[in-house]
Amino acid sequence: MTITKLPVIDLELALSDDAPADLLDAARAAAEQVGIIQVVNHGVPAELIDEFHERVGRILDLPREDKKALASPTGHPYRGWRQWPDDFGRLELERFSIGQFATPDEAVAAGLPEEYAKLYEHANVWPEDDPSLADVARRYHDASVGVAEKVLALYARVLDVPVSAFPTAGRPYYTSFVVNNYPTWTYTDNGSTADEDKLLLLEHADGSALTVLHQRGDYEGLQGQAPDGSWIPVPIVPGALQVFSGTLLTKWTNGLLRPGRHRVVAGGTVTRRSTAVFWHPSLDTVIEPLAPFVRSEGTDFEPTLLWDDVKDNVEDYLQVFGRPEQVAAWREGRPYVAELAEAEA
Ligand SMILES: O=C(O)CCC(=O)C(=O)O
Ligand SMILES: [Fe+2]
Repeated sequence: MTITKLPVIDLELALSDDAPADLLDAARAAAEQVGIIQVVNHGVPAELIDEFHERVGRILDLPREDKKALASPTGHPYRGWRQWPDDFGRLELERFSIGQFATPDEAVAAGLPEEYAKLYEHANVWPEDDPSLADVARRYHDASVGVAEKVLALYARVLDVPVSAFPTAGRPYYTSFVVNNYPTWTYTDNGSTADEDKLLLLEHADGSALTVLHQRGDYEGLQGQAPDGSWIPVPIVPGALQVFSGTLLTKWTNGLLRPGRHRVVAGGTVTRRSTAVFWHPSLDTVIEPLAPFVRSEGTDFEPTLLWDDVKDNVEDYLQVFGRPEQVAAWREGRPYVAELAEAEA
């Protein structure tokens, strides 16, 4: 089965005793060839998805001046509101990022070993006029994690390995959580209308095991890469969530499951919005190809401790993408708000 269009998988049916063979075949083919599926009947109530997006959307729709108060007070790139401009100062993407735990104490209480809890020293940022947004975000996050667990069970099923082969049980998962807001963006630098000339988010694969993504908007902005390198749209299917395989899952399966490469192209007449929950096993997990996937030929993947990949993520990020002013803000522990060419963006 060669994938030319992503399957929409009824997750409850696919995990049931009556799962039709063609549904399981479609899930397996998409996981092996593309690394992206869409799922319905995933267990996240539509009302919860809407409530979270309406409330987080309200703050993202505020005037820029008001949103400045939602930037991380200490310049942390993965907390609160942040905009990033392209090289011409035009807004490409804005994000609202939420740390998994509010404080180191909360992380330890949830079972995180003390040595990892410092990841949560930088506070989350919530709007003063909607303090309970934190609770809604928590419920949406936890429901998304439930989807990741189900998709892992589905992949274990189609690969004919017990789900217990994946070391996720018993300890707190590591996640990150971001809301992406893409401006309507009509200009191109050379008059070209090619997708390559209007990318708002460049091609990449996530570093997660699985990423659960909700998207809303009025055009097909998200694309996934087919095995031949071409790009296939990931359409907005009402009620569906998207699930990307990340590079961690590829390593676990010794390369059998492809990491879902994806990108976002500009278009549409309203702001495109997406929310991603990046799901990983616990930080003390050594990530290496799992026994059922390593045959006599062995593996080229080196084992790594997840913590070693995560512990310097702010410094690593700033080294590659940080603007000088942003790096200075982080060093001095103050908020950073990017300069934009257009005042009202
Ligand atoms: O906005 C999207 O649909 C994709 C977002 C994404 O790839 C990411 O946040 O890693
Ligand atoms: Fe991504």
